[in-house]
Amino acid sequence: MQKIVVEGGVALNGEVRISGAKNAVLPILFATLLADEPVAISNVPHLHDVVTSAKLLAEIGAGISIDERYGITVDPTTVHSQVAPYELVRTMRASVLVLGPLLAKYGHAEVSLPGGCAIGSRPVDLHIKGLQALGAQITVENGFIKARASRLKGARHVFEMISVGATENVLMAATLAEGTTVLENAAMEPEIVDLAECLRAMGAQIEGEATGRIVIHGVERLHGGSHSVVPDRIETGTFLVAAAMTGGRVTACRARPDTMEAVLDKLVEAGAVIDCAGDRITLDMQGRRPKAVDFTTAPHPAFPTDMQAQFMAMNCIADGVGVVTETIFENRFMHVNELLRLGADIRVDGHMAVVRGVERLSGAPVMATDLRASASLILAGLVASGETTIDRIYHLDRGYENIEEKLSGLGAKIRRIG
Ligand SMILES: CC(=O)N[C@H]1[C@@H](OP(=O)(O)OP(=O)(O)OC[C@H]2O[C@@H](n3ccc(=O)[nH]c3=O)[C@H](O)[C@@H]2O)O[C@H](CO)[C@@H](O)[C@@H]1O
Ligand SMILES: C=C(OP(=O)(O)O)C(=O)O
Repeated sequence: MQKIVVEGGVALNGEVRISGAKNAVLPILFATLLADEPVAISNVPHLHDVVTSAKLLAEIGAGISIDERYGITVDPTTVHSQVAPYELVRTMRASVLVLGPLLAKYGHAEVSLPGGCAIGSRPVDLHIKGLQALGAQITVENGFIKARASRLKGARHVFEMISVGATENVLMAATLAEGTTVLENAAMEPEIVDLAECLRAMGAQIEGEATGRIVIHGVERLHGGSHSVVPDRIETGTFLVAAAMTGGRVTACRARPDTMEAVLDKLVEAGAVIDCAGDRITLDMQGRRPKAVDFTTAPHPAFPTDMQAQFMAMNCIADGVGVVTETIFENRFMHVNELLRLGADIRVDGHMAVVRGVERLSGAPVMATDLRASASLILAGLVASGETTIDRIYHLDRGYENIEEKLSGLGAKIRRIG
């Protein structure tokens, strides 16, 4: 099994090009199923989850073509199955996002229940309730969500709590419903906005996607189109934290500063000098040690759960004590035990972790437990003395494109072995 070896102690310096966002491209790939002509997606990151999505689309009959720049064109006209099997859904939770598009387009769909994962239980009841509000008949049996509707009907639906995935599934389904749908208490993550932009390029009529109240006027059909995926705010944040932790100066190019204000504010609070110019974000730590920051994860525009582990790593070597509160997932502190192995001082109490910054971490073998936990261990390795070897890095390949090449380009001593 492959591992990543990091040798700590180098201040990162230089420019890094940000890839398209994993959490935007996956729903967008499934949204192409709604069209009745091919849809071309560009700025697609090379990620394991993208490969899994393409496999799922191919499995149900969609045509997939990939150009030399990794742009993906999906031809949905050849789809012949409306069943998403367990083997594919199991490896990638985002597969549940085929439910809304298949149901809206074909009037029926069967999608395996995704189940939980390392970071929490991750139910789909809000997806189901939202689709039921549009008139779908849904049963859950033999581990599958089975949905039917002759044609979905627009309705007003209030989500009980904010859910990114449920908002995406119901938004996609509503584009082909009869009449108008109003989604209240909807998620407003930049990835939702990007999905709405792609759907509009296919002819959907959507308003308010950045406001928490989305209005969708259903249309008879969606046509082909093209869309470029929004830059990955979590990848951007991860590189900026790497610069902050190592006391370096890094420019993230082809980024979207307007999608990550809460993260940039916390980096400034940690003592970074940040300059945003167009699609470039430069973080200059001027050799300083970061100051510890308190933060609470919550839906956008608040601090994102997908940056919690990376900021926890920063607090581990920061000056002072930082209190981290995780409100989205009940088990997203799995990196704590591994950070402790590197010499961190962290005390977990329920949803809170109190991190007391130490002067130095020391390298050790550690194990990645999930995607962002893997990133936090690399970050910790960048500032630990000696070598840190990170095992189970397949999690990392789900969500970061060429992370070791990109970090090496900034001067980090990092390599993949095995
Ligand atoms: C609001 C939020 O930050 N969502 C994050 C969540 O999206 P993802 O779409 O995976 O999860 P949701 O946004 O749906 O989950 C938000 C919360 O709602 C609960 N829930 C969700 C669906 C449902 O049917 N029933 C239910 O109870 C979840 O358990 C969770 O506590 O994980 C992604 C991957 O880390 C992140 O990119 C998203 O930013
Ligand atoms: C946990 C994540 O993704 P997923 O929802 O695909 O597991 C993530 O992007 O941090």
